[in-house]
Amino acid sequence: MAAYLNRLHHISLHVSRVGNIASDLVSKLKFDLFAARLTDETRQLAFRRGAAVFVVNERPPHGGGGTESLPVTLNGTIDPREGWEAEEETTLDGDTCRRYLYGVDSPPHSNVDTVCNVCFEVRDVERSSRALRDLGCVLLVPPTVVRDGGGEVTYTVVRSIVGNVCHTLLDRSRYEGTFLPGFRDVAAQADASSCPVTHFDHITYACQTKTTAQVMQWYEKCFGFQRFYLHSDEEEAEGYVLKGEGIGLRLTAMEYWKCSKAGMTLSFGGEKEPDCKFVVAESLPGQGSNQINTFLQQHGGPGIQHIGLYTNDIVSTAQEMAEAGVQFFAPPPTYYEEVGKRQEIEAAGHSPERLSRHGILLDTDLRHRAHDQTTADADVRYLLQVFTKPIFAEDTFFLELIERQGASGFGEGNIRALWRSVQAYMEKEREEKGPASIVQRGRH
Ligand SMILES: O=C(O)C(=O)Cc1ccc(O)cc1
Ligand SMILES: [Fe+2]
Repeated sequence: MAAYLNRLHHISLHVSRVGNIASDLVSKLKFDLFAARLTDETRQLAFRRGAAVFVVNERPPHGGGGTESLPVTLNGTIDPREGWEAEEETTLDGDTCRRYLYGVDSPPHSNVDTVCNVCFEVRDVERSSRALRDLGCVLLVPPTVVRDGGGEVTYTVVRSIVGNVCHTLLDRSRYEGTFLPGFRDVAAQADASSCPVTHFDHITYACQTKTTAQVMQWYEKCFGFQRFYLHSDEEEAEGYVLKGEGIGLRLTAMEYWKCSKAGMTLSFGGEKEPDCKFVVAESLPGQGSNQINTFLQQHGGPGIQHIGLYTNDIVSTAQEMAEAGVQFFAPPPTYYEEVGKRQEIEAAGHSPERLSRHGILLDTDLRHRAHDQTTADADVRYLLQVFTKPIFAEDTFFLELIERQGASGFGEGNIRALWRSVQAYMEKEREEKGPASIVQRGRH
């Protein structure tokens, strides 16, 4: 393995206008804006909820600076930090300053809004960068040091094998500021939400058919990722395959090298931070328009299709977000009436009516039922999920809320229900607005 990852640091988005997504993240999705870097050329804003951090980077219109002003509330709260020096950036081999700190100037497929950088903390940036280069990886930014009054951070950016995805690897062990050098603190909002989202649970890539094996090998070789079995029916070579009744999907998952868990960062309320898994999703051959193929087409290639946000209480989170205007997919109403579903939901201590109000799906993990006595309530392990509609103008990236009660993979019932809701949504859009409309439609 080339690079030893300590933890996931943040995920970044590249968008044409930071204002839309910034206000959605704050007012609808209950993230807090906590750091910002505003220059003549670009705007970078950092938002967090628990350990989940998003950085939104604004793409300047064809090389010029942005003209649109930020929502006033964001502008007004940036703390000027008396005496805080401006950032200073030097690459270890003497390169120039770049527009986006900790990212790349023009990620491939840069004409659509996209989520394209998963940034990790590593122990040794130079060594990791050298080892990745020796493996033939494309380094988009050589090891670079950024300093301000809070100390210094070294980073490098490597291109992933998946579409437009990049990984920034950084070492912030010599930095004492809130976020990263170059970012200023933004004062906390008084009416901060108590939304119980705690961390990123998983990141799902949409990939081309028959490319999963290559993707898995790349992550294993470069970062020591290991296979994670999503389901008891999963075959090693095949992954978790769902087919029939209109679905044709292959899912394969991985997680970072186990030793990273023994380590270093205890930043999650003093406890070891839970891992974020990576899921590779591809369409089975011969499929028509579906969730994966639509992503590939509208995104302009493979990339991050969705991110699962972990919450301790999905019902209250979905309720708060729905009230704030987040649109969730709802399964067909018959879902909650299917044979055994009501009993399954009630056995897990939930109310079918409350779950159906927000389109929350529940899947029980039957694997452990018969023999596992290790949990207090040994026989019910389940997970709850709900999916937002796409958050950009295209039918590409969406978010998911997930609450796990002992179940670590994904449930077939939930995936099928999601697939059917998305299929119905895409068909309805096509009927209402004609085939070209999905691409041209404005944001929600
Ligand atoms: O179920 C989940 O949350 C997953 O992440 C699996 C998945 C991946 C891709 C899809 O298009 C649908 C489901
Ligand atoms: Fe997911």
